[in-house]
Amino acid sequence: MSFDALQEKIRAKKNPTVAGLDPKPEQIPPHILKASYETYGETLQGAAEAVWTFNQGLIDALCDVVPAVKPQAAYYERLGWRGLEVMERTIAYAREKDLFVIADIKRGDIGSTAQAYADAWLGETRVGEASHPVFNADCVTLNGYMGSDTIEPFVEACKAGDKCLFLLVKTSNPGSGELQNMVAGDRLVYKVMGDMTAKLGKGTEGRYGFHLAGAVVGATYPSDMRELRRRLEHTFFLVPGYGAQGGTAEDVQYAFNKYGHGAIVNASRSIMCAWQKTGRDGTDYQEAARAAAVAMRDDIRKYVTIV
Ligand SMILES: O=c1ccn([C@@H]2O[C@H](COP(=O)(O)O)[C@@H](O)[C@H]2O)c(=O)[nH]1
Repeated sequence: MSFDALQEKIRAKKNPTVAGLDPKPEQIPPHILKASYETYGETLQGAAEAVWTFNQGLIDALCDVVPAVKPQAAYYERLGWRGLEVMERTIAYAREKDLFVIADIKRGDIGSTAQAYADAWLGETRVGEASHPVFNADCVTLNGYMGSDTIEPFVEACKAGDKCLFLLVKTSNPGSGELQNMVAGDRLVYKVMGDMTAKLGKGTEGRYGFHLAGAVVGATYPSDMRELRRRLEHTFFLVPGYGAQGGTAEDVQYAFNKYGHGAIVNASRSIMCAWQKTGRDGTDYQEAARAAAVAMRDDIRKYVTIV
């Protein structure tokens, strides 16, 4: 699905936020872990199946509140092939519930390898005479710092499947400025990457005016975000860093255009682990996650009006 489809979902729910699905076993409520370990043992499989149960519960609780989810591949990879299988199931389940799925994979490699990643995450893998969708996400995050040729296979996959992507432009982490805020000729490096993103997407603008290449812009650097919004009129922003990393609703308002369009704000731990803050045993983790997602939506709506 393209950014048009994402923007429609955001408008329908009046909620420009995405719930991150980054589950570590220690963040899963004890009753889920216990049941899974009883069936599969304290094994990678036991942990992976607990993640699957947890994710289904989160998706069920959140699917009428948020327009999108963002599973981060690292949390699935660390459980081996069983974890990746759970990521595949999670993507399919979220799509069945009409959620837009951003696979946070942050890949980037030479063109031939990038093509293989694009087949896996957005397109199809050819086996003999037939082609098979694999992870089948709506959108991926990519690291474009190896150059635009490493992104082009993903751009083609997006065009073929009406999908979209986000390139890391100005990231939310404390060290992001070490490279991204260096001066490169007449521009800062993150602006060079922002301009590259716009060039890769040019000509694919949809009815809301956004092309298929979006930008990751951290909530933790609001003044850089403001400059990027002014510079990249047609670029959709994915904004991580709200909540657990300290970004606020006031900070993220700069990611949106005058119609309140063009950005989606992520929160992972603050929604997923909300049950740990209640002082209860986690059996009501769905209610806790939902309440955190509603609170985030209402917080951002104080600063952003979506037309
Ligand atoms: O600049 C970036 C790019 C990606 N992320 C990812 O977003 C979430 C943030 O999780 P929280 O728990 O809400 O802090 C996580 O998946 C990161 O890998 C980012 O934080 N910053």
